[in-house]
Amino acid sequence: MKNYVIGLDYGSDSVRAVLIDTENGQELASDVCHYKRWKNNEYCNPSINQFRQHPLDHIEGLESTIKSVVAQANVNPSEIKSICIDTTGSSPIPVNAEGTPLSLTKEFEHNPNAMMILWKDHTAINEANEINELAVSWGGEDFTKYEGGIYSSEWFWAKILHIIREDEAVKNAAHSWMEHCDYMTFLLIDDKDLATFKRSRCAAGHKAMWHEDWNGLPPEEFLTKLDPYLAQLRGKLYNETYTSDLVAGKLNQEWATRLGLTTDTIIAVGTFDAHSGAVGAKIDEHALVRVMGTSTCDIIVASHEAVGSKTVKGICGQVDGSVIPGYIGLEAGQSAFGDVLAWFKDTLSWPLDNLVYTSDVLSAEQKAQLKEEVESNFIKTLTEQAEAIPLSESIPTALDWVNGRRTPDANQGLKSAMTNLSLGTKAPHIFKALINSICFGSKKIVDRFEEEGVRIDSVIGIGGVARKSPFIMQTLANVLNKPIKVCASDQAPALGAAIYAAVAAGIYPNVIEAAKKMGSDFESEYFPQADKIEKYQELMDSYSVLSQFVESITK
Ligand SMILES: Nc1ncnc2c1ncn2[C@@H]1O[C@H](COP(=O)(O)OP(=O)(O)O)[C@@H](O)[C@H]1O
Ligand SMILES: O=C(CO)[C@@H](O)[C@@H](O)COP(=O)(O)O
Repeated sequence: MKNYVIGLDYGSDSVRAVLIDTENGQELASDVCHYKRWKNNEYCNPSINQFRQHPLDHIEGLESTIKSVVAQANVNPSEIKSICIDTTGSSPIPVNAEGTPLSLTKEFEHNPNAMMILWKDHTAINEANEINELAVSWGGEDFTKYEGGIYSSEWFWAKILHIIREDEAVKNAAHSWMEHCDYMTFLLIDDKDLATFKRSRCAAGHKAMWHEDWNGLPPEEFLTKLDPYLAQLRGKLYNETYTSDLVAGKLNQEWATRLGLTTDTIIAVGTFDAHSGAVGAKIDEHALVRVMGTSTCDIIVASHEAVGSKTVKGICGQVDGSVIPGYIGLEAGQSAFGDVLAWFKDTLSWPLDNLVYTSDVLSAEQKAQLKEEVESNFIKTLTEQAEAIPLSESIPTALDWVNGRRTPDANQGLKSAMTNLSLGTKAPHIFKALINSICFGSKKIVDRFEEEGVRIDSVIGIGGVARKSPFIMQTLANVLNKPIKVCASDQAPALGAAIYAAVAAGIYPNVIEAAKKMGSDFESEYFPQADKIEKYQELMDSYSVLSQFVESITK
């Protein structure tokens, strides 16, 4: 009898499932599903940084990817021992007393406020500021202290506060709120009691100010000063939280039937993508795992002895067990990484979208062909031409803050800027400047960890950009002046989720042992190029000057 597990990873644009052999971590099958409504830009308004996702996108993706991997691998359903789900976060969803998202009910089916508020939605900037002001002025404990000392508009309480102020109907109908990783887990399990449901430690600790020091979530006394609704909500949330090596429940009959699995399948407690990604990449003490995709998440694990009572300023948090149970997981990151380049590509695509693809000169078939060719060569050609520009040539200085700054020192109100443009500046120069900016933003994070006494001996890259762009990885190695190993797995977060699933099913005694056997190897390593380090340091100095200036003029 074989033991297989499934890891399900919800990213910003798509969900991926992997079916893994627990004996050696071999991937027997994988599948991806892009969110249909999201792809059509439904329920979003980028001009005000509103990014909402309909839970139907997630449910359809769950069903199609899991069914696909089970069919591809052609294994006996009883051999699929467990499933673990990771998602983005903080991505909260308002739910009714049954734990059903409001947007799955008729009244709210098209209301973006009743949907999942994606991590990169920054509509709650004012509410985050309010939380920060109260945290230091209310006369009690500063509950932001284990979340870097600054609460972000990307996180749980700020988002809820924003929605309930904006939408009375959602406020009245929402019995509770769930992180995306918790909701997807709750959907699958048999025990439907929201009050006892095992919520994710990772989500609660990094995004909802949950901490053992104050026995759970911030107290009602604090929350009521923000809004009495939050104090009431607290009573319907949770006190205890659970790490992802633990069992949340067993697969319920409805989903066992829909997926073709058995009700003996164990469902592990949910987690965030970056944290499971670090496990998939076999994170170790003093290693920094960077998940480089749309955004970045930078994950470190440290022992309790190493961290002691230290709180690291300006990061996204330090939480006991958020990556490996028994260790403190530290998280930082950039709100936009690949997204900076995606923004530039979109901007450059304006004449194509508005003049070329709409023109009558080309037939529908020619347009489709052209579109396909442009899509597959766009970033590739820009990258080749940017790489060919010598470092001695003048290029712009850019900031990576097109979606604000997540860390160090969250400030989602910051915007990007660019200097040093001339008539000689062409698209590849700007592209190179943007690549520099995302690498300089990364260096600021590494510097902050080191300034705060967190040792980083090695860097591991995972995610789309790490595997697809050798130029970005080489630039990053030069900027950080550290070697960077790239994880071989295409699906490190899903693999990490599969590792948690294997521990929850009792196949391995703990996450470290399971990761040793099942974790990904490395496929390449980038080393700093000695002749380029100094020049990148000079460019980094210009980045620092520009960032200080922009920050000083941002209200
Ligand atoms: N060759 C490339 N060079 C630079 N950026 C890329 C390249 N390919 C993809 N990207 C960027 O990677 C991001 C997607 O990363 P990925 O890890 O696949 O997804 P996600 O962040 O949703 O998990 C997008 O922002 C895209 O612009
Ligand atoms: O912030 C977190 C985790 O804390 C991520 O979920 C968020 O950056 C989303 O990452 P991806 O876009 O899926 O790479």
